[in-house]
Amino acid sequence: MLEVRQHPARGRGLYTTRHVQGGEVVLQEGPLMLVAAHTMKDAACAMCLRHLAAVAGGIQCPQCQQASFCGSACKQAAESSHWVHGLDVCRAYQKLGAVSVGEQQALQDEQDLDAARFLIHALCLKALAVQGQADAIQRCTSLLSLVGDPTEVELRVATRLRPVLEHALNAVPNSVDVTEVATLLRKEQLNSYGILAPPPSTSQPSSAPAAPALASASLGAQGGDVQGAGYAPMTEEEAEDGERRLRGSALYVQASLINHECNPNVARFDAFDQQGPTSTHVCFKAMHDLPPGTEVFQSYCPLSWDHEERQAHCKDVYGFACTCQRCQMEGRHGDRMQGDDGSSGGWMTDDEEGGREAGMGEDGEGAPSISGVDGGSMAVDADAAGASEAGPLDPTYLQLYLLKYVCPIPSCFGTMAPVGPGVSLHECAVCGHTRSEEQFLQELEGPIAE
Ligand SMILES: C[S@@+](CC[C@H](N)C(=O)[O-])C[C@H]1O[C@@H](n2cnc3c(N)ncnc32)[C@H](O)[C@@H]1O
Repeated sequence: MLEVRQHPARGRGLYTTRHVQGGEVVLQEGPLMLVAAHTMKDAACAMCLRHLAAVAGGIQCPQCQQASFCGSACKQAAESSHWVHGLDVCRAYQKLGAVSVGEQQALQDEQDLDAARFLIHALCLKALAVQGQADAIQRCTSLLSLVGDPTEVELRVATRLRPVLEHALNAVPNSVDVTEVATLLRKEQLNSYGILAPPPSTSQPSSAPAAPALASASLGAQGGDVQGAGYAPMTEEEAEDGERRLRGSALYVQASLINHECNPNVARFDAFDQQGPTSTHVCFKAMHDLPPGTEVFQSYCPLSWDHEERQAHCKDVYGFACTCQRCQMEGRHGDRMQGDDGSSGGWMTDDEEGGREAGMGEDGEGAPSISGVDGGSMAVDADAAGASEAGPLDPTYLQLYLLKYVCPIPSCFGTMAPVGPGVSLHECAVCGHTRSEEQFLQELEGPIAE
């Protein structure tokens, strides 16, 4: 269904090889690496990231006391996949747990601790690959195939973390290669997904839809149902405010090839709190029909973010300036107006500050081609929006797109996609809220009529 192609500006990307129906799963794959966040060491399984409130009783590692498991099967699996929680990782975790964190220390904050945890796994994986272990060789090769060359930032962090890693891994001083560590950090930054913890109100998340996060890795890369590549990790304070925290980060090989657009055409779903062998798999569903040869895009940040926030995020976290059709449109017309409740409104042109809603093109042309607003089908006509290389989006098209694909639940802002091919019921990839076509059309009458 998908093939890898090279784009002159975006690098590798995934493209459809046939017509894909809205709601079809375009990609589903198991993880290359999962790492539980340090703050979640007692709350998320170190093997599968399952939230321990979802199981009868978690098992804490009696040796390091820095990792927990959702059951004996995961504990054994982690111990026998040595790079997950073998003896070396366990000892390294134990030593890391004893290192104090603070301004003047090598470990400045929780993000450093998460980065150190990721690096312990990656360096142990490399050591196993050097010893010739087949699975480790394959995973190492995949890890190194991910995009990402270190910048000054990662080199500084790597220099700071080096003594901590050497202490944790029982390595001689200056034996850990700073450039190699910085490269691993950059690859994680650009490619990992932050996996959200279940909502605080529902600490019984056995069947709760998991958070799609592509995002934000330990360094603040992705998160949410947006590619890992994404959200900054939440602070304790934000978590207390009822926001969902990150339980950990995840790397997926093929999913890491999906580029960003601010009006994506696939949404990421995960199911970390469900039972079964595929609970750690990530799943991307087409949000609408995709003709053959279409590049598959996810969003590296929530669709509700404004133009400036999205631009800053793409630049600061991923190192590129987004030139997608939505950015072109919002750069030209100004940002989408937002209600106090975060609901989407119309657009303000730059010279319309404080002024009217600008729903249609100035000359009335370029009206959105959204089948369904009149005709009853919820499908936004993707062709009407054109390929990413086409000009700016029509403002009304974008307004309808956001109304349709941003979850209407206050403060969720997840992405909606059809539950399955040919199904008009849409489901939020973050909170699981569902909305029928009829409900959408009813909701649409309000803002459109105003
Ligand atoms: C998760 S990777 C995506 C796959 C990547 N293109 C590759 O070749 O492996 C993220 C990186 O892809 C590139 N990228 C993704 N979306 C882009 C976009 N809309 N414009 C320019 N570069 C983009 C950036 O370099 C970003 O750091």
